[in-house]
Amino acid sequence: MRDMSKWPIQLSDFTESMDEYSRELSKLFELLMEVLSRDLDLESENSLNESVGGERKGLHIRINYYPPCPQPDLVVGLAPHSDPNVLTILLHDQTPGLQIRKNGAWIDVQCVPGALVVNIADQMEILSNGKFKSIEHRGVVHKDRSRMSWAVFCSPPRDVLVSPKRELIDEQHPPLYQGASYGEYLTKFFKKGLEGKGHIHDAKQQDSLVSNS
Ligand SMILES: O=C(O)CCC(=O)C(=O)O
Ligand SMILES: [Fe+2]
Repeated sequence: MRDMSKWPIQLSDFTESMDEYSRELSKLFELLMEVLSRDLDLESENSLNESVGGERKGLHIRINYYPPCPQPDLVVGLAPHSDPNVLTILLHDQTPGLQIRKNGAWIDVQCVPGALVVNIADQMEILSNGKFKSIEHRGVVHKDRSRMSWAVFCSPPRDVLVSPKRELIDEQHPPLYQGASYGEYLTKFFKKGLEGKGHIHDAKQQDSLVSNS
């Protein structure tokens, strides 16, 4: 689902570029989902694509602009969070600012010209029953340079129920997450706002929290 009808006709070059970019990212997303399906040993390589609505999947872009700030330590650029969707494909300029949290420490994501950054997001953690973990990340500001990032969120449609893939569940591997429609998950996400990995934590089955919190 790439609804180009909402884009401005006055900025036709921009709209055309976005149309082409989103078409290419849609293909890349499908390919990544095939690779991840194989990695999970799912029966079909279309398995994950089917779980997120196939052709009905959504691509939404957020363009972030971080102005320079002389006292970057006193400012929150974008608060720590994991993304609520399935995968996020991100392009950023040459000013550092994206950080991921690994073992409690914040690590800079390198700016490699022409490279895309792919983040695992919450619905992928749920579908894979925790085998892939969504990544907590934040945006920090730079003391004398501005920064831009273009984040494309690949998502199921709101009516699609997302729960751990049945093939990954057996007696040794009970479902760790409750199923919910993506719409329900998103409503809770926006109600509470950005809060680290709090949302995916709330989606965990209560009895799995003792061993998997
Ligand atoms: O600016 C960045 O690199 C991160 C953007 C981001 O995490 C988001 O828009 O959700
Ligand atoms: Fe994000």
